[in-house]
Amino acid sequence: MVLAELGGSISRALARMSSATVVDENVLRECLNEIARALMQADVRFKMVCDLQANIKKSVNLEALAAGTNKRRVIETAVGKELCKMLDPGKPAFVPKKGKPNVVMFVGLQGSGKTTTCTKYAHYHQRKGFKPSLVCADTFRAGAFDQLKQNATKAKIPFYGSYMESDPVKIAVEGLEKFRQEKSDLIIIDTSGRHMQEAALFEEMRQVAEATKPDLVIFVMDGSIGQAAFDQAQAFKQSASVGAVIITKMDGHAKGGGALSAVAATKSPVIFIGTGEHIDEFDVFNVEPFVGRLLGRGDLPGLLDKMESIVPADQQSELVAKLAEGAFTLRLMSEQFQNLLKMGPMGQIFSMLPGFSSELMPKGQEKQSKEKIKRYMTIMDSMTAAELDSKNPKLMTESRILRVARGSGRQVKDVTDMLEEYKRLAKMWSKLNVSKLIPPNGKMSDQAIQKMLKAMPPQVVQQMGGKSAFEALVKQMGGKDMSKMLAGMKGGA
Ligand SMILES: Nc1nc2c(ncn2[C@@H]2O[C@H](COP(=O)(O)OP(=O)(O)OP(=O)(O)O)[C@@H](O)[C@H]2O)c(=O)[nH]1
Repeated sequence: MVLAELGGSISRALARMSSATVVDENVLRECLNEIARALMQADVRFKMVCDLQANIKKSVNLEALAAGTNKRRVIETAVGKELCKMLDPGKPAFVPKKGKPNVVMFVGLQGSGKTTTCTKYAHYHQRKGFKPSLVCADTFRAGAFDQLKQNATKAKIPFYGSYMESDPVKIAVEGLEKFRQEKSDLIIIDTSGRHMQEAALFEEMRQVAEATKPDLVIFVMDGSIGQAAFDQAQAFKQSASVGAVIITKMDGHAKGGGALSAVAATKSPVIFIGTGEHIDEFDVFNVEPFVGRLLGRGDLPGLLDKMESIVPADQQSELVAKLAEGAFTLRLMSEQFQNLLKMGPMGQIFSMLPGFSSELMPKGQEKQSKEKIKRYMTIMDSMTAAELDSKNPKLMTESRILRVARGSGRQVKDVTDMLEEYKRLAKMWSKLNVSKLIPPNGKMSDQAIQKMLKAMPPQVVQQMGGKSAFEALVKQMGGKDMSKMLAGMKGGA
């Protein structure tokens, strides 16, 4: 994710400044220039970058600062504030309320990910207890209704559309009527996406909006479109009263700068980002944690929430209890691997840790680690229940290894590699003595932190920024429950 590189460049510029013996106007200018370059490389508009620079210069008066003031902190805060200002238009987006017939209309260019995002949005609200429904008012693209139908059926969301009717306004009104009668409290209307030059697209959009009177119009934008984002967003804003933005494809090569432009052009907040093709790959967007990550401050609450959504609270204590018994089995390792895969890109996780950047994850290593985990999991699929639950490493004799290799279609070396990894992890967990390490309130003592550090493989500690960075991280977790952290982040493959 290029956005992570932007975060890396900004935090590097700030770090370089703090290593200067005296922070004067020159050092500040140098630092701001570096940040400006990074923002422009991330496709943020030139004008916005200039404004940001000017505003920071105006708000930081180095000479007027009292002696002893931490100048770096003052500058960092000013940079953070300005970035937040760029992303926060100052008025929140409309939030659907349960029990009322909320109508939300989606607009965007062809291929921006609109149809996929409609279903993600419906699914997100369905999980929050809403009764969503989908209306396909895209009569322009032949396969649009089939695509929506397929997505909606998979997610068990009622839908409406027509193969015969060519008037999108008529379909939208019919769909609205039908779902109002069925007491749907979130009626989502998908409209046609075409090229920006087509006046017909904007006229059609205006007519659908006029006929359905949506509570919210969401503009869906492909995160990788770069500098064109501003004009695109503005064109939509002029024809429909866009009230919120969703940026898609942030998992790919999105530079992220487009998000800032879309906010500026529509004066509407980004409410979600799409991070993949799958229905769950959809994250709520909050300005402060996002900027925090850009500045290398991390997003611990976000990280803990993410872990909690992957390993539910009841399973966390179960897992920790099993580890406390000293029963690290292959089955437990397989569960951990599943959790790791569900967490998404490791680089993204790193950027949520204070002081870390996703650049810590060497390029290519992410893919390699994932492939290795998947390979190990296929091997474990060919093992018997007794083998998976055994605490005796000697159980895996040569003939068993041969059988598992044959069954999983892998080489014997792959099986022995997997067993070596298991032994390494089992040794690490037995050294940790989990029951003493994590007291019932989840807070770790200094002594426990040292113990954990000793048990961790040196290369993992190094990858996390070294011993002191790890200590600082655990301290910053403060009152946060470390058992959540452990339940999600074991392995280290
Ligand atoms: N990687 C990735 N792909 C996405 C994301 N959102 C959508 N896509 C993919 O982008 C492609 C286009 O998505 P659609 O939902 O068909 O786009 P659309 O805007 O409805 O297209 P039209 O109906 O032609 O206007 C599909 O292959 C989606 O799977 C995302 O967040 N990440």
